[in-house]
Amino acid sequence: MTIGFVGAGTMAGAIVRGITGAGVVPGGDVLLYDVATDAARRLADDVGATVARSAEEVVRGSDVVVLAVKPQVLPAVLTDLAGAVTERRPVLVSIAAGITLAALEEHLGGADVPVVRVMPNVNAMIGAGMAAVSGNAAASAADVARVVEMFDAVGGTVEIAEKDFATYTAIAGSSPAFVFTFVDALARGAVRGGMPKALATRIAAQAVLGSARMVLERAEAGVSPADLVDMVCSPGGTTIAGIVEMEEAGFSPAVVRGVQAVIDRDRELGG
Ligand SMILES: NC(=O)C1=CN([C@@H]2O[C@H](COP(=O)(O)OP(=O)(O)OC[C@H]3O[C@@H](n4cnc5c(N)ncnc54)[C@H](OP(=O)(O)O)[C@@H]3O)[C@@H](O)[C@H]2O)C=CC1
Ligand SMILES: O=C(O)[C@@H]1CCC=N1
Repeated sequence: MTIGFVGAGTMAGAIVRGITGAGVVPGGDVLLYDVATDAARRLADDVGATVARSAEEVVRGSDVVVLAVKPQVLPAVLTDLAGAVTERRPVLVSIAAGITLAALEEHLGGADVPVVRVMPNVNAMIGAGMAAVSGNAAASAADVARVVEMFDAVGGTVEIAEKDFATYTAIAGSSPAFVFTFVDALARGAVRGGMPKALATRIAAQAVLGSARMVLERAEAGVSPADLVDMVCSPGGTTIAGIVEMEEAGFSPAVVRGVQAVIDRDRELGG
């Protein structure tokens, strides 16, 4: 199986390194094209992949083609590739925010080809990603399974209804940036308290990692995140003082509004 990438930036780099590192395909079976030729060359050299001269060459030489360009350029890229896609019929994978399966099919001129929409996240870079997957009517169970195998190699996957993609993007595609912001804010608080930033960042990140594991592991016993908050808040103690201050500043509503803003922007990008 040859896997091609159109766009060789942040996400393509994470996926290519993950799938070659996990042995889904050897680097020699990966074909890359990017208008930024240096980006494609660096990534190809890292994993032993081949740089194609055009996106069309990627399509003609690949069984699976991952479209890893920004949503704003994807429609034009697809329109240019429609002829080659119709002839070669690879499994097309789009990781672009906002662009629906129906829009992808339309940009391909209505071609009846297998298309799988995926929303990965940046944590794929360290094999800890979380990707949503949804196939169009032309994608067989085997096509979708192939794509799931690729993204499982860089973390986990979940098959969801396409209508939930915008929401998923908020809580798993974009949310790493929210969490990074939270860790940075915790560390700034520690700096204010007199601790060096690098040490504080390491401590805060470890606390977030452990807390995420608590949520996942205790959920199996029916314990919710709110129950866990109560577990930490000693009556008259330090944590409840911090929680009250943060909620007065609008912490939870700010997060809910952030999630809604992602959902709205995702729908805007989809036109
Ligand atoms: N970053 C993230 O955390 C996530 C991103 N995504 C999605 O992944 C996609 C890629 O994002 P990301 O990797 O961050 O973006 P990057 O900008 O890092 O990578 C995109 C690459 O595509 C290149 N490019 C632009 N136009 C073309 C073209 N016509 N043909 C080939 N290559 C082209 C860009 O070059 P140049 O810079 O010169 O324009 C760039 O090198 C987006 O659609 C985004 O929605 C999904 C989930 C998470
Ligand atoms: O910010 C973005 O649009 C992309 C999609 C999800 C994460 N990054």
